[in-house]
Amino acid sequence: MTEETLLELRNVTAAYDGRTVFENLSLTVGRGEFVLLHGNTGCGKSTVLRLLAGLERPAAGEIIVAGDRVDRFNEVQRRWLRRSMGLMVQEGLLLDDRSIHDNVMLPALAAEESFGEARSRALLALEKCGIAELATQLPRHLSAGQRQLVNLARAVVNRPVVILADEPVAHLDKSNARTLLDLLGAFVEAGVTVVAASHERIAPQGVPFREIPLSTRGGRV
Ligand SMILES: Nc1ncnc2c1ncn2[C@@H]1O[C@H](COP(=O)(O)OP(=O)(O)OP(=O)(O)O)[C@@H](O)[C@H]1O
Repeated sequence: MTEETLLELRNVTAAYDGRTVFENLSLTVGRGEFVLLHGNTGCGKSTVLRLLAGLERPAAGEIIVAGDRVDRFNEVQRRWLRRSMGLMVQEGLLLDDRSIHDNVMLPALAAEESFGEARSRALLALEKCGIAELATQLPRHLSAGQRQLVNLARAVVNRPVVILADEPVAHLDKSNARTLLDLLGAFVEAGVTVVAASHERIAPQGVPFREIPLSTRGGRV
């Protein structure tokens, strides 16, 4: 790979309660790359994203982010790591009694930004995701596609270096899926690294991307 490696799994085994999900998986993601992880349900795509975000520790192997062995990070370092990454989770939970603007502000407030800074960052994130007009709405008034755009706005509010998107287009119709993928592509063009996991093969248009097929056998990708 010619570009600088930003994210790496080296001979990683992942397991929950002693049950192995995958073994000996190695993969690299270059800075500014758009990578699509795909594979059957249960093969461990979300687990890869959670390992990269420091939300899980591997049973064996190394997780390296920007040259650091993050699998060895302590809790304070992990918190810092999570703030440098925008995580778009499946069924991203929005607080139902708070406006969209408030929901998008939350990760900025959690990152100890001032109220004013969190407020303006949230507005900017909503604008970047093309949904500024939804700011005052409540989550229950949104369509599935709009909710995913809000999840993306929430993932980018802290200006992450990396976006980890878990099933970003699941349950979306073609047009909404295209909008979401185009936005992820725009973040890549702005220099952000994107790793998206999907059980179906999805293809962004107009930006280079790389597919990484995952299987429980692991191996080098
Ligand atoms: N917190 C957990 N505790 C125990 N088992 C888990 C946990 N999270 C995931 N698993 C199991 O680990 C395996 C891999 O899960 P993971 O969610 O990473 O797969 P996936 O490929 O993302 O699946 P999907 O496409 O359904 O999202 C599955 O068998 C799942 O049941």
